[in-house]
Amino acid sequence: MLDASELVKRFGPVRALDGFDLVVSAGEVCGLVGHNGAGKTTFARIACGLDRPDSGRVLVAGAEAGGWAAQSRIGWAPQEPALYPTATARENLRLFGGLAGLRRARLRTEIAEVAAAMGLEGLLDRPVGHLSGGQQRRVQTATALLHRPPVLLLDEPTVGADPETRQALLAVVRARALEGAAVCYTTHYLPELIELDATLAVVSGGRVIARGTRQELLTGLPGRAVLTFDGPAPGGGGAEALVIASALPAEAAAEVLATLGPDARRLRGVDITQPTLDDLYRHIASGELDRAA
Ligand SMILES: Nc1ncnc2c1ncn2[C@@H]1O[C@H](COP(=O)(O)OP(=O)(O)OP(=O)(O)O)[C@@H](O)[C@H]1O
Repeated sequence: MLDASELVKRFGPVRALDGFDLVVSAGEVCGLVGHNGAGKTTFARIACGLDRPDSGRVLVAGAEAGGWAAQSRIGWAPQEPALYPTATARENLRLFGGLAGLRRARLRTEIAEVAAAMGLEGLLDRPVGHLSGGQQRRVQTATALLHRPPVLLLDEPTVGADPETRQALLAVVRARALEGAAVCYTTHYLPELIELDATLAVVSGGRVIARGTRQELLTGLPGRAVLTFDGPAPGGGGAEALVIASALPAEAAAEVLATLGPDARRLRGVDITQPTLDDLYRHIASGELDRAA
């Protein structure tokens, strides 16, 4: 659905992309992660047709990036809001929807649906320049979703979002993937990708250096679940806490909880420590991950 191959992009002496390959399938959420300056935004700009690569190509639902067909098949929410500040949120959505080819009743319906899904209803008639940073970001994300494109590129859409908004946004992303969209989701926050059931693509030095499922890439990372009990923990050798070391600690804890039986009544707390993206980068840098892209 989204297919980038051998992308190279230089800015003077900087090789922002240096042999960047990435395929994201229909229905997949791919977490695009990497340090600042790794090349994620440069890739997104090329996929959206805002920049041209020096070499290589991107196909967006079969169409060459940069052309009109590709542009109508992709929705991009950049990091920095790019909206008209004096126009209202609704006017911005009408404009972006119109540019994507939506008209009249369909445009109204899509604006109403996306506004409801993202909790924007109360903000629609306020000038975007009067909205908070988090609210503006939400409007920006809505512009990417409006025309239901088969490919979505979302660049850190939850930055500045309150917990409720964050949950709403993740729900919309999940729903769009279930409907068949290929979603490329940039974040510096690993738990979000776990919630989205995303695959991972780790970008470094302008290329994808590791690509796979969470299971493939996270195995071996430090994470833990601590289950505390009233009295001795089952199988805990007399201690009141059962400590499970796992790269996917929530899943590991759920497995143990399902086997507790009557001991479940003595459970007092579950504390999950998820591995971070920094743990993943260190893991890759140390060469422990043998599955490279
Ligand atoms: N227009 C430009 N002119 C010069 N250098 C640029 C330009 N755009 C990007 N770069 C450089 O290309 C490299 C990749 O930048 P890019 O913005 O793609 O990284 P990123 O992974 O999106 O980073 P972040 O996580 O900070 O958003 C960086 O070294 C950056 O300084």
